[in-house]
Formats: sequence, structure tokens, C-alpha cells
Amino acid sequence: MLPTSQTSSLDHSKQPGETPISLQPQPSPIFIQRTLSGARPHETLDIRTKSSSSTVSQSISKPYQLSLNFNKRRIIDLTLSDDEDELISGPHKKSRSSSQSTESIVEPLGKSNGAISQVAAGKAIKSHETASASRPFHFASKSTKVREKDSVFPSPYSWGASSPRPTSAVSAVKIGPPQPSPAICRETFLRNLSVLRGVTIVNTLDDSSPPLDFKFIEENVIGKGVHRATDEFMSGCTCRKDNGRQIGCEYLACECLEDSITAKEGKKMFPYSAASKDPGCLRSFYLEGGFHIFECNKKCNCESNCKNRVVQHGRTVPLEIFKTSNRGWGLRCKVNLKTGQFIDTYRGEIITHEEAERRGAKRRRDDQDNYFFDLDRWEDESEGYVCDGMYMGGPTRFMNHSCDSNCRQMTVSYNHADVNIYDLAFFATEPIPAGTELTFDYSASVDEDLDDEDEDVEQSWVISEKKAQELEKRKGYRPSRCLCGAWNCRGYFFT
Ligand SMILES: C[S@@+](CC[C@H](N)C(=O)[O-])C[C@H]1O[C@@H](n2cnc3c(N)ncnc32)[C@H](O)[C@@H]1O
Repeated sequence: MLPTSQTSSLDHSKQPGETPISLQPQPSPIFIQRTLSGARPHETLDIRTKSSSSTVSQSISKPYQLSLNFNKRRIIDLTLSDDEDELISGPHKKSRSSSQSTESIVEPLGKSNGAISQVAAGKAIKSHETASASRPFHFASKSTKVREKDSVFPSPYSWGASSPRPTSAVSAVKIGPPQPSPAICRETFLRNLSVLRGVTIVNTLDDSSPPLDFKFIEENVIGKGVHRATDEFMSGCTCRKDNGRQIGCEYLACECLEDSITAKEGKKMFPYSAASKDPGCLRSFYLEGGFHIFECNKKCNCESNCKNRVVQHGRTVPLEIFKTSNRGWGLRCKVNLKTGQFIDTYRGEIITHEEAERRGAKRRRDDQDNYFFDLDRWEDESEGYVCDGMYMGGPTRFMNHSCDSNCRQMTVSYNHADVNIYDLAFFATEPIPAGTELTFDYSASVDEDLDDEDEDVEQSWVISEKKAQELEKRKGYRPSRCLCGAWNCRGYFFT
């Protein structure tokens, strides 16, 4: 889905299958308890519970109470009242209007956080087409009550008042594999997120959370068949120890800059500024040229405050994952950023190209997003590795594409002997006010791959559907309709 660190996207067209990594425990069966609690049975509800091995059907009559337990934990209490079409939550019967006014104890079930929510919202009935209609209702969850107050999600999803109210009776309910409620998803996601320093999440639009089959990591995870150059192949510079931040390694002498583009031009220029107005910011020469950065490393004689060490110190600005109105989740920074300021690295699993092809094929079949970055700065893409941020990653995994982007990804090495594994680091390409969405151009690398014949297409800003299909067929780039809304939007971006 993402571009490559150097020149081209993965060619997804050749990929035969995926070996996904599952971070989620396998679901346990749902247990349904029911208590008949009235003397006027006049309506029957058919309930089916599904475990991995069997489907159990039950018919119970109303009025009744229903509890759903997931992993021995009660998650839903339902009471169907004597009223013809009233299904309400909690230990006591309440009228529909009073349940709506009850603080956060009554949380409406959201749109799509899994089968239980879907059943509650009547969606499962629709999707399985086993019932003609459902009843709107509310449910209470202990975790919702406790969590909602200190949640970072300021506006809980609101349900009920404006929702259409189906009229006919429930005739059947089908329950699929158990999924946590929105409140439990939020709680779980926040727990996952807590491993990161200085990253928050906010959703002012609905009650959804990012996927839970995802783990936050601060360091890349090395996959099977991937080999790193060991420290013994790492060499450091012999610069003076006490140069300090303002001077850093000695101009012209630092061996770490030996392989840099500036050394090839006869001078060794440090990538980062030491000026007091923008200390540590990437110099425009590097930022505009996209040149590879070689930072000093643990074998160097200089110290950790050397000015040739920025990305290796990690994220220093507070980032926020937020729900966008039309492109899923996005990322922004809570403070102003200067041109050239380092934001964060892209993290994920480092996998072989072969494995990436398998995963890519599966994602294409399932129409899922890809989170691949090719590590093909020097190597042919068939030999290099790929960084996959789908199952594990950092906050930059949530950065969206824009045709008028404000960030750029750069490649950064510490070990000159390792041409296959290096960092992908995002820098601001312009001053970015706090709260502005951080974006980069997914298709920038594709542009470089386009031949002359395609150039006019790129220049015309809007790529026709026909041309996009041609490119997909010919080069394997998958075009997606762009919703960046920029003045120069090309209409598509490539993944
Ligand atoms: C790396 S993910 C970015 C994070 C993603 N929004 C999420 O919620 O996980 C890339 C996916 O985000 C969406 N996306 C990113 N930029 C977009 C854009 N300009 N227009 C439409 N969709 C976009 C697409 O679904 C794309 O496949």
C-alpha cells in the first residue's frame, strides 16, 4: 500500500499467497444463558450460538432475560420487555426514553466492531438475511461505564434518537464469531498504544477503534530468513569526543560521511543543521534531494550529542492518531514542526521479498490495505527486504497519502556494511502548524519509475481510469481513488 523507500512499489501482481501473523487469541465460544421470567409467553425468539465445532439453536419465549458472556466475562445483559417491541438493557426494565437519558451506563452498540455489536445493532440479522427486521436496543457494559470517563475518545457514539425504528418482531438472531464491543476495543487499543512514548489517539467522529490485530513496536522485528550485518562489520568514526552538539564530528574528517553524496562531491556535509534557529533539522540539500543519510553509530568516537545523530534518538514530538472523515485513521503532531524536522521512523516486520509477495497476494485478494515499504535503496527489489507495518508498527503507519504532502520519507543508515536494512524516517518538508494532518506522497516513488511515455500523464495531474488500469497491468501498481482534497490532487494514488 505504501511506496518504497527508494524507487518502486512492490509488484503485487506476482504474489501467490500470504502467511499472516495472528496477534489475536482465537475466539472462545459464546455461552448464552437465559432465564424465563414471566408468565405470558406470547412470542418466541430463536437463538443460535456458534462455536468452532457446532451450532446450537434455542427457542425461548418472552419476556426473558439474556446474558452474553465472552471468555467468562459478562458483556451484554438484555431484557425483552412485555411491550410488543421493546428490547432494553441492564438489570432493570426501563422505558426506551429513560434508557436513552441514562448517563454512560447505557452505551449504544456501534456500527461494525464485530458480531456482538452487529447482532445488537440488528446488522447481523440483515447480513445473514435470516430475519426480516430487528429491534433497536441498548446494552450496558461494565467496562463501558468505567472507561468512558477517562477515555481519550471524547464523544461516545450516539445511537437511538435519530435511528430508524423497525417495526416487525425479531424472529431469529444469528451470532457469528465473538468480537469485543466498541468499549472493549478502545480499552484494548489503548493498552496496546501505551507501549509507545508520546503518542495519543482521538476519535471525535464515532466509537470505532483502529484494528486490534496490530501491535505497536518501537523497534523493527526481524523476520524469518532476514539477515542483518552484525556489529563486527560496523565501523565508527575517529572524531574527537568533545565536539559537542554545535560542532559534532569534524568537518571534512568524519568517516561516517565517507559514503554520503556530499563526500562524492568532494566535501562532507552533515545532514543536520547546527544553527540555533533549526537545530537538528535536515538541511534542504538532503531534504530536497532525498539523499541517503549516514548517522554516527555506537562504534564512533563521538558522543550521543554529536550533531550527526538525530533519527537514532527516536521520536521527540508528540503525535496523535485521529479518525479522519473519509480516509480511515490519520496522524498529526500536537506541536508546530519546522521544515526539516524529524518526526518519526516507519516501523514494522522486516521480511523477505518472497514473504512480501505472499502477503501482498492475499491482501489483494481480500482487498485489504498494504503497509509495505521496500528496502531497495541499493539492492534490486527481488533481493532486498521489505518493511511490513500491517501487523506491527509505529504511529507513522497511520500516515495517509496526499498529492500535496507536507512530509517526506528519507533513508538512514548507521552500519555502512548493511545495505539491506536501514531506517525509514519522516521529515517535515514545510513548516507544519500543530494539529495539521501529516501526509506524504505514496506515489512519488512510482513517478520515478514511470517512463517517458507516462510522464505526460503524471504532469496532467488527473490520471484517467483507463491509464490507471494500464499501469496496474503493466507495472503492478494498484491505483486507489485519492481523497486527499488537495488543489493539485491527481485523482489516484498508487500502492
Ligand atoms: C498506510 S494506510 C494509512 C492509514 C489508514 N488511513 C488507516 O486507517 O489505517 C493506507 C490506506 O489509507 C487510505 N488512504 C490513505 N491516503 C488516502 C487518500 N489520499 N485517499 C483515500 N484513501 C487514502 C487507503 O485506504 C490506503 O490504502
